[in-house]
Amino acid sequence: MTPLLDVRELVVRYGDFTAVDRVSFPVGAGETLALNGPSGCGKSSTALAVLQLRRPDAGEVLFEGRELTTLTERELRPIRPRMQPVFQDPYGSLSPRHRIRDAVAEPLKVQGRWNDTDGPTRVAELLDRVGLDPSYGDRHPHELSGGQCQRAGIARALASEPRLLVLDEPVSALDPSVRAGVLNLLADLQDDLGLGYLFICHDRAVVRHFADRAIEMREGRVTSG
Ligand SMILES: Nc1ncnc2c1ncn2[C@@H]1O[C@H](COP(=O)(O)OP(=O)(O)OP(=O)(O)O)[C@@H](O)[C@H]1O
Repeated sequence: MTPLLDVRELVVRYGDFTAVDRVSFPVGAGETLALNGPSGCGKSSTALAVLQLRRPDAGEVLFEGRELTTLTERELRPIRPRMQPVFQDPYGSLSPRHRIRDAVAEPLKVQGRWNDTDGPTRVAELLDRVGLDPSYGDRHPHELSGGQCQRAGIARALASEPRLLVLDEPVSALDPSVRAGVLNLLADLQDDLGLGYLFICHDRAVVRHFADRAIEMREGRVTSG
């Protein structure tokens, strides 16, 4: 069966420096693949290249069987909603000026899936789905805790109806007491929706607990997995 995501011989360079050196891995639907390794080994560069937020210098990224690296921005536009990032800084992915409700509604509006009758209900459902009372929609990001804000960011990602989440250290900035709650939420969402996760994490204990498979990177290369 075709994997949801198939990364082949991915290369990312910054000038003469090769940050990601021929990295390959598949991620299946409903599967969590962890990318583990020390700071600076190329995990985030891999994530950005998978998402085509930084175009790779070589290699292929097949998503739902389609090779993305050769597509134009215009061709990528309908594909982008299906692969959503969740970053480490829960506040960074939400505009400080917008209410949570508007942040979650934005993808629906941008993708032409908003109408004034069903839209607000959908936003409330998404907030509820991530364990936030829909009344939190009235708040701004700074009025939420880090864990609540990360949940709101996940609700916003889900609004796009993704198949793949690229989770770049999604719980590393959170208080240890709320990490398990966010990881449990991600596990539930995966069970319910069959999402594939590329899960970037430097913490081996979290990787062991959360991931189906893990690959280890060092200095841009995959060293095990
Ligand atoms: N925009 C950039 N320009 C130049 N070098 C970069 C850039 N982004 C990353 N690097 C370098 O590429 C290497 C890989 O960085 P990357 O952020 O991908 O690693 P990482 O494993 O995600 O690290 P961390 O866990 O600290 O985020 C590092 O040596 C980093 O300094």
